[in-house]
Amino acid sequence: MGTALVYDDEMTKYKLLWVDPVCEPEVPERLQVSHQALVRSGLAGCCVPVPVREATDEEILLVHSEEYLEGVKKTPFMDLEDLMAFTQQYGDVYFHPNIYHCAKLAIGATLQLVDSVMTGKVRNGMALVRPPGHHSQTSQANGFCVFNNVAIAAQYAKKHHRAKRVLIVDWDIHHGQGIQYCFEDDPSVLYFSWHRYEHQSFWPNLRESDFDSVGSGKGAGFNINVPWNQVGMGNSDYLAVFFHVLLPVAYEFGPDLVLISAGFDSAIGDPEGLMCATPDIFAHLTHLLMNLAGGKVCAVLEGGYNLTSLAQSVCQTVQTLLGDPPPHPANLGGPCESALESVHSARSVHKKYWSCLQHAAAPFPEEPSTKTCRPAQQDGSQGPQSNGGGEAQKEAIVWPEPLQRDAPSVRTALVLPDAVACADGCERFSPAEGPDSMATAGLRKHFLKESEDGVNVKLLYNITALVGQMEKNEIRNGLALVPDVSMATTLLTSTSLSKRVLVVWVGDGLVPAQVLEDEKTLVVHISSTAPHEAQSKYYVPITLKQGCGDTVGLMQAALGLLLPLGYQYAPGLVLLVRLPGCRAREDLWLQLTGLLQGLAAGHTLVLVQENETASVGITASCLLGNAAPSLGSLAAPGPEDVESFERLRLRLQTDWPLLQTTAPDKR
Ligand SMILES: CC(O)(O)NCCCCN
Ligand SMILES: [Zn+2]
Repeated sequence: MGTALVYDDEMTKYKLLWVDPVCEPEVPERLQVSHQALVRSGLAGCCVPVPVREATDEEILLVHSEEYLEGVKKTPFMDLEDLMAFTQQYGDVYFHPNIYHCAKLAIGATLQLVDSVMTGKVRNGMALVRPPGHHSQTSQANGFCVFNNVAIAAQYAKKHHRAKRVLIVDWDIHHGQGIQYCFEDDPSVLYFSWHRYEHQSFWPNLRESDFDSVGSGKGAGFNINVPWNQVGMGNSDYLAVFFHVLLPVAYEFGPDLVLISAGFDSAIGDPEGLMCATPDIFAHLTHLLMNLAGGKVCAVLEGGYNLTSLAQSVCQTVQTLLGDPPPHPANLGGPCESALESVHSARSVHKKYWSCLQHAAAPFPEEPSTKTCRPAQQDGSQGPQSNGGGEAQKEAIVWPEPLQRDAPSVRTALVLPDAVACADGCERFSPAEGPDSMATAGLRKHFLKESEDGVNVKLLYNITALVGQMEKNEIRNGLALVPDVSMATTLLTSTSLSKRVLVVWVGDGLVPAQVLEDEKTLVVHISSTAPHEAQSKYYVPITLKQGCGDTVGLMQAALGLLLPLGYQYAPGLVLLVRLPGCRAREDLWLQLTGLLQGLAAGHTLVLVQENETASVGITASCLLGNAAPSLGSLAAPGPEDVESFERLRLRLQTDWPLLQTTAPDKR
């Protein structure tokens, strides 16, 4: 299934007609450079083009009032003076004779995208629209927004597509208060927003943008605000919020549609956000959402005012929606202290609403850290230089161009015993030449008993050849059915050329000593008992009392422990090993397979005991990029499991700072 791209250059045909410094950044070029970048990179050509349409009055009235709509309807016939007067009644927004038309197209584009995704015409997609929407409210325009595109889309999906639970992820750097107000008491729409706040000193300066606005009445718990109280937030800060706030709750919520208020003013270089996160981070944020709701993800443009980082971020997002391999995560440090306070605050106010957070640390009295994490130019670009004239001259903020993300010619290769049929869409791996005598001797000497027949030699040779081709980016990922997953893992870690190999060892069974001792491997062992004395930072035993059959425990461990470790480790290869007798539920196994593909540029090799042929087809389909089926809403993880997770976090978070969920001096 494809990725929709909804765009029409009619939406570039309005602009600011008078002087208003606040509204200056919202220019038509924002849409032009974004679309042009998608065309020039070839990404637009890979998408399914979906035409825009005008929203109907009825659709606008899903969120807005009649009197507001009647007022906006008059703007096309207003002269400059009347337009300015009409604009005066609202904040930080401007009107234009053509903006009503464009605002209807922005809604229509968004609803076309929702239709395409909800009817299964495409898997996911992006709507490039302006004017943006998330600040507009029932009866008012605000913050460059006229109608609330994403709020209308959520109501529309509930009404026309029987969506039961809609997740809205608002990664724009401003708080989408319009969306928050719309769903304040609605438990069927979970609204998540992070936003520059600086203790209410940043626009729109609302008390209700702080983390303690959790929704009201039946909607309590379904509004999550993560305020950034300092500028300069970077990739690690964003990922920490996804791993420790958004994703655990999103998986517990179990949405059947994900809407992204995709504002890119949260990217580096943006004059509004002053953040440091680089455009490639949006590839990872998108990927981390793509296994929710069975992959039904609709990204809708909101803000983004640095034309360079906007275009790059839009491309990173669309390229991930298309299923291209993710970029290697940029050298991730740990989240800064202020970010950790925000993470801690959000987790503690929501622990009473979400069982995945029930063991989050209790709220601490709010004395914000005064230590600045990093100046806004942290990313290594020039800070403000005084030019002798006394005032600090703003140097251009620079960052590296996102790297190419080349998709290997072969996506998924399977190493299977001859008797097992290949899954469709995959390729049965058979290297050009078989093992030569040297290789055979080596394999026999180290890995096979003399008595082994030639079949296993060929099989083992094939999986090392497969990994070799993955590491040369000729093949993206693979699955191998092997007689002995322990021996195969030992062989692959010892022959892999990658500097770092992440081994995800799922099930009850010892990890081979040779793998544990290999200093280029990080082993995350998920099982019902911790078999090894865990001292090394490169061996992480995650124990589940009920074993791997405990879907909730495994999922929450994957989100809060495995993924932060994996992203921080930044491996060149991921081995996902399913031990014999592992009782991980099929849909959970697919979630793991899907999420881990965000690492190592997608170089994941799944190793399964050869008698477990049942999982070949579905695992292969997930490796081919099909979204893992939704787990539905999740119940509570076992308290003793969560206690052991938190003990593990305490032991490891100094070595792996992305595991942190609270600021150091608050523990
Ligand atoms: C869509 C948006 O969130 O980027 N609008 C920002 C408006 C800022 C006004 N000071
Ligand atoms: Zn914004």
